[in-house]
Amino acid sequence: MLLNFYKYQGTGNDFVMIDNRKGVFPKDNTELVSFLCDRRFGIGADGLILLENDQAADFKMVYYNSDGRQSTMCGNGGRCIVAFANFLGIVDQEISFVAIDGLHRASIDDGIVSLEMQEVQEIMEKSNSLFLDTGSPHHVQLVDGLKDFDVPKEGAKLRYGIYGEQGSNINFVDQESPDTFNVRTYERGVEDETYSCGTGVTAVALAMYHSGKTSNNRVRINTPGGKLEVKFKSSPDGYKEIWLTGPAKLVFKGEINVAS
Ligand SMILES: N[C@@H](CCC[C@H](N)C(=O)O)C(=O)O
Repeated sequence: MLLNFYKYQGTGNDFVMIDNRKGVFPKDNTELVSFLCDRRFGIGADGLILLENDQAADFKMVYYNSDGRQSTMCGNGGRCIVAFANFLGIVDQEISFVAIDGLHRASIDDGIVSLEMQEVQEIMEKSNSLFLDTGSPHHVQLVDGLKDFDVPKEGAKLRYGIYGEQGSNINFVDQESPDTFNVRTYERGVEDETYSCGTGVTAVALAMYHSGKTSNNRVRINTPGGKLEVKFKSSPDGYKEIWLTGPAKLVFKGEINVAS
C-alpha cells in the first residue's frame, strides 16, 4: 500500500504528518509508526502526527513519539499540524483543535504559528531542578557549559533514573540575558536529544519565571533548531494564557510503500 505523507519541522523538531480524516491509518501499529520515523529505513522523524476529523473543533491531533507509541502533548507538533491544516485549506486565521490534553487555540501568520498551551497549576521545586507538566512532563535544570554538555548521556540518566516507568523529558538550561535562555532537551520516547521541544521550551520559560531567573512574562528561548517565544500570565493559582510562538515549515511531501 502507498501511504501519502508530509514532512514538517518546527525549529528542527521534525514530524511525519498524515491526513487521516478518512480514518484509514492503522493507529495501533507501533511497528509501522516506528518504521516511518526511522532515519535509516523509513522517512525519519522525531514523531508522527495524524490529523483527524473532530465534531467540536477544526480537527483532532494524534501524536506518536518515534518509538512508535502514542504519547502526551507535543508543542512543536501542535504548531506544525496548524501549518499543515492551513496548507490543506481546512482552517482560517483563528484555529482550534483537540489534542490528548484538551482543546488548543492557535493562529498562523506567514509561517509563524502561535499555539495556546494548557494552563499550569503546579511547579515542583527540587534541590537543583524543577518539574512541571505543560502537556508533557518536563524536568528543568540550569547547568554550566550547556554548549558542551553531554545531553544524551546525562538526559538518559535522569529520564530513567529518577522518573520511573513513566519517565520525563529533560531540559538543560543556561541564561543568556534577563529574558532569554538557551535550552537543550533530551526527549522521552525519542530517547535522544532533539533540536527543540515545544512543551519543553514552555516548561523552561515558566520554571525560570517561577524561580525568579526572569521577571519577564514574555521569554525568548534559543534551541539548537531555532528560536521560540513563550508568553504567559501569572496568577495566584498558576499560569494561564500560555502561548508558544515560532516557525513551522513543510519540508517535503511524498509517498512510501508500506505493507497493507
Ligand atoms: N517534541 C514534543 C514533545 C513530544 C512528547 C514528548 N517526547 C513526551 O513523550 O513527553 C514537543 O515539542 O513538545
